[in-house]
Amino acid sequence: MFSSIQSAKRKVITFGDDGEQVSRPTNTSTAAESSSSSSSSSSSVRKHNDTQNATTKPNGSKIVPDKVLSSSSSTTAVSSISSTTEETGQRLSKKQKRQLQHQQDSRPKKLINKEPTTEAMTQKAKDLKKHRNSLPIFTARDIIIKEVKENACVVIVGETGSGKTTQIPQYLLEAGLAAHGTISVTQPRRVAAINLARRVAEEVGTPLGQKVGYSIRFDDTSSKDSLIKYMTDGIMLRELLSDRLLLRYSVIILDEAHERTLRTDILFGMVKGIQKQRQELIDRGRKDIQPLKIVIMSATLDAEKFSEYFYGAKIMYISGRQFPVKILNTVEPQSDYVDSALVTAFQIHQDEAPGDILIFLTGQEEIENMEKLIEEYATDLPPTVGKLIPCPIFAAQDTSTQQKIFEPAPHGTRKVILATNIAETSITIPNIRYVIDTGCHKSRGYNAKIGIESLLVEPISKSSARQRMGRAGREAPGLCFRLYTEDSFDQLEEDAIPEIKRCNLESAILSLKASGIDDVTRFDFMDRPSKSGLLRSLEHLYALEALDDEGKLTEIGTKMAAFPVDPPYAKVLLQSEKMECTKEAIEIISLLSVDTIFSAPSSKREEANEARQKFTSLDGDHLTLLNTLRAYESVKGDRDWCRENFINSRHMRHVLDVRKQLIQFAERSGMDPKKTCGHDLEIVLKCFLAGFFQNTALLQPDGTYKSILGGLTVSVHPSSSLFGKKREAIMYDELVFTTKHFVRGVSALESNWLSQAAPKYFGQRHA
Ligand SMILES: Nc1ncnc2c1ncn2[C@@H]1O[C@H](COP(=O)(O)OP(=O)(O)OP(=O)(O)O)[C@@H](O)[C@H]1O
Repeated sequence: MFSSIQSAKRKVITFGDDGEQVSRPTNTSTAAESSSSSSSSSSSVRKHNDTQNATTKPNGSKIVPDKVLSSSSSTTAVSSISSTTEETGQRLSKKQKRQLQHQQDSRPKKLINKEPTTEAMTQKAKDLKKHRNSLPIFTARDIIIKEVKENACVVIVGETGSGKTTQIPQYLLEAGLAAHGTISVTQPRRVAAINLARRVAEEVGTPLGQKVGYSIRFDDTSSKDSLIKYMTDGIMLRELLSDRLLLRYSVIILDEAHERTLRTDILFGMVKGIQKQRQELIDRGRKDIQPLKIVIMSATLDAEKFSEYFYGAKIMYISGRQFPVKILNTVEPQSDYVDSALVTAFQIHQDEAPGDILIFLTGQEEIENMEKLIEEYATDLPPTVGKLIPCPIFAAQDTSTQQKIFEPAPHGTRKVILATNIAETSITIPNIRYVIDTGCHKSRGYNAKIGIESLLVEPISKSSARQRMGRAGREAPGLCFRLYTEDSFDQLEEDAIPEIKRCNLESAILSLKASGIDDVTRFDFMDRPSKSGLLRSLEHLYALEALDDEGKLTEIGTKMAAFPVDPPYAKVLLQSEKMECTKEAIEIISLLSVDTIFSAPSSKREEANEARQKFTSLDGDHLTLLNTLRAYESVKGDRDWCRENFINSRHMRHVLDVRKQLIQFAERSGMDPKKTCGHDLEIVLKCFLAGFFQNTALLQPDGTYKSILGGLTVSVHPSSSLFGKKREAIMYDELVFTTKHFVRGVSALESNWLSQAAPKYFGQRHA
């Protein structure tokens, strides 16, 4: 940590600009990046946009709107903004700066504001309307409506910030396409679903939850009256269980399709099939059924491939971004991107015009370390420079913590958002003018042969880089600092490998089976998963008793599919009813829903370890977590106690939230969430074994552990309470390859428990 600070103090990162070296913060260049920006610009994104427009022109069979947007409207938008750039740039007078700060102060302090006055509302409505009409997509409004009305499937490719996600659902609503059902817009991430719904509700002019709502796991603000509903892809898959033909929807918009998440890929095949089924029923004279429209959207996708998959769907290209973003690549490759990101953030803070910063990092630990580094280093800033306030966001946070990134920074300060790729697509974070792209992300992989997941830091794709850049130009012109060279950008893959080809498929298969697709091998996948991946997942579901000998969904499987957790956890919850430990099972699953409930700052690691001893169970992590929760509740979550005991109170609150949701879910499923095994906690471990019997390893004579599945030598992660301890058998929550095969969330077992927990599985293996 220290070396980073030291280097942050002395280092300057040099960024190149069209071959010319520019040491930020000289900020001398004026060329702006955007398909609609000045012709002098020639960076990679500009080149990309130009190339895209030139090479993706329609072939005879596909339609491109006769009007490819970008021309007059976006040029107008960009030129009017150029003057804004001047106003907010370095040439600001003191008075202008004061005015600007005042404007920033007057931004809403909270996401949910007090009721505005009628006059203010009218003005706000006017401003929003003006904003809507200034978006590049506005000039394509009529043709978009026409194409969607005339075609069953439409693929829309439009630049980041052109207005796809907020505007297209509204255009379709205005055109009457919600007359026979809701317009749904799926998103891969819940933070995007929430904030898009908030924004669009504001634009439509009704409170959230009325005409416009959202639905994410454990939180549904939509109502029967909602005409536009933003939802995660997972929720849409869950809705399929109770509405096989998705009859409540008239249009399904699959947004950010380029991300190719496992769930979105399953949805592609499902909605395609549903559209066909609905049409067949209509053709047979069913008057109560309406056709389903499908719209596929993204800023960066292989439109031809999607069109082919969706029966030769119409393709529309919408070019033009509202504001230009200038890209600056480093001149030299950076050996330590975290250090470089830190240096760049402080360079921007000290030398650039007002505006918040968004840094893309790879994971929670890296983000939390960066947060501390920024806090520490910021104390050395000269008094004339305002504060730099770090603001983390990653998937394991609770929803309300994630919303903090949307709150304005206090007067005279600058916010620096530290995000994983959760902030990469769809969202508009107010006041972001600077993006720092480390060029890396954590990518989940799955080795089906040995059933092992890996989580490795890898280079992003070009698509991701463009999406990241797009976060900077949403409210004003922006700058994107790429911490890699232009050559490195050129060498990136165009798109990431679809998750379906590299992830564990169990929950996807369970969803398919529960939606009535028995033979998953014949499902209409856009990209087929590997045979070995499918087989391994089917085998595991069979071992979990979710499938019968013929591969059909069992009663247990049907119940498991309804639980909002992955199949092994769902099995634990079902088993807990029989073993009378539902309370403890729910608590431990909630505790495992965050990365860790402990905080261990590197400077106080020994103290933190000592504090943790108080809660440590000899049986391992599951019961250690439970002990910690009990202790936390006995002091009613006292923050000082948390600090003294190195407990992350933010994560603890998230755990309580998940517990509450799981209790409600269990109640709705007819279970008794209060059933407890009292002090006989061995029962809880046996219960977990019912879901995790494949995640087990046996101690070897040489003192190492060998996994029962795949026979791999595995190491207990240093964060585990069983680190360095020898037990005859262990069960673990996850096995991840990073530098070696580590197991995390580890508890001790007696080896004879194994055959009791899964007689089918162990009986077969030892036969
Ligand atoms: N929550 C918000 N607050 C303020 N402005 C917003 C908000 N959401 C959207 N906007 C404005 O509307 C513009 C269009 O946003 P929209 O999400 O529709 O674009 P998009 O084309 O879907 O982009 P992307 O491909 O990045 O998702 C943004 O650039 C921004 O100016």
